Amino acid sequence: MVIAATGPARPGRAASRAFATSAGHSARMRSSLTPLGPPVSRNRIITSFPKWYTPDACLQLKEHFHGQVSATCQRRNTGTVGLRLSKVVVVGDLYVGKTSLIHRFCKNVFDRDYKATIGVDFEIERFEIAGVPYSLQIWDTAGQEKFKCIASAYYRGAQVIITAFDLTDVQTLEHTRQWLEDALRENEPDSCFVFLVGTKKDLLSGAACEQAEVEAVRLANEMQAEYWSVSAKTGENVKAFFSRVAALAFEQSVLQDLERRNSARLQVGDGDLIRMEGSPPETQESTTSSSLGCC
Ligand SMILES: Nc1nc2c(ncn2[C@@H]2O[C@H](COP(=O)(O)OP(=O)(O)OP(=O)(O)O)[C@@H](O)[C@H]2O)c(=O)[nH]1
Ligand SMILES: [Mg+2]
Repeated sequence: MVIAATGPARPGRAASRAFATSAGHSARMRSSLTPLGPPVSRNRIITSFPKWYTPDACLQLKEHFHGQVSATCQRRNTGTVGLRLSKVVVVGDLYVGKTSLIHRFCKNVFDRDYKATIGVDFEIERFEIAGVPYSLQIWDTAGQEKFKCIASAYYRGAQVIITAFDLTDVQTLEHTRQWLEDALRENEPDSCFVFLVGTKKDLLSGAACEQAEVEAVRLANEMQAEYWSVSAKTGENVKAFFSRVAALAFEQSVLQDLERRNSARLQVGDGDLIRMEGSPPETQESTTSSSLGCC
C-alpha cells in the first residue's frame, strides 16, 4: 500500500480515499490530518448530549454527559482525547446508500447517480464536544461482494460500527446481521458501539416507514444496536445521527482515558503533568499510534 498526503478539502475537514484493485490488491491513499487546525465549523459544536432517535432502540437513554466527563471537560483535563480520532466503519449491502449518507454529512451534497465504492474511502470530520476538539474518521466500505475482502481489512480498530440498510428493501435489513458479524470479528468483544441505520427515508410514506421500523427496531435490539432512520437525499436526521455517534464515542474516549490515567496513578496538578507513579513510560497512553484506533 502506498500512502501519499494532500491538503484538506476544506477548513476543518480532511478527506481521503483508498483505492484497491482486485488484481494486485494494492491500495493508494491520500490523507491529511491536522488535529490542531482551524476552528471547527459551528454546526460541529456539540454542547449538550444529542438525543436518540427512538427510545425503543437506543444505546443510552440519558440526556446529559456523564458527570465525570462534564467535570473533566470543564477543567480542560481530557488528556489526549482532544488529539484523538475515533474510527467509524460503515458497512452494508451495495446500493443501500452508505456513501450518500457520509457525503451528505461531510460535504452536504447528494448525488442521484450510483457510483459503486471500490474498496474503501474515508472522511475525517472534526467536532468540538463540551469544549474539547474531537474527530471522527469515517470509513466508507464497498458493499459489492467482489470488494468485500478488501474492505474487511479496514474493519479493525473501529470504535463505532454503522450497519446500513435500505428501508425500501427488506433483504438488505436481513443482511445486516452478517455485515455486523464480519465487522465485529475484527474487533475486541464489547469494544464497539453499534448502530443500525435505515436509509432512503424520503422514499417511504410516514406509515410505511413506521412499519419498516418495527422489524428494524427488533433487529437492533437483538444486535444491541441503536436504531436511526435517515435520508441522505433530504438530509433528514443525518446531522443528528452523526452528532449522536460523535458524542457517544467522545464520552467513551474520555472515560477510558480517565480510567487509564487512574490505573496508572497519574498525578496532575492545575492541568499540568507533575509525576507518574507505578507505570513505566512506554505504557503511558499507549503511544501515539494507538490514538488512531480507540478500541
Ligand atoms: N431517494 C434516495 N436515494 C438515495 C438515498 N441515499 C442513497 N440514494 C441513492 O441510492 C443509490 C446508491 O447510493 P450509494 O450511496 O452509492 O450506495 P452505497 O451503499 O455506497 O453502495 P456501494 O458503494 O456499492 O456499497 C444512489 O443512486 C443514491 O443516489 C436517499 O436517502 N434517498
Ligand atoms: Mg458506496
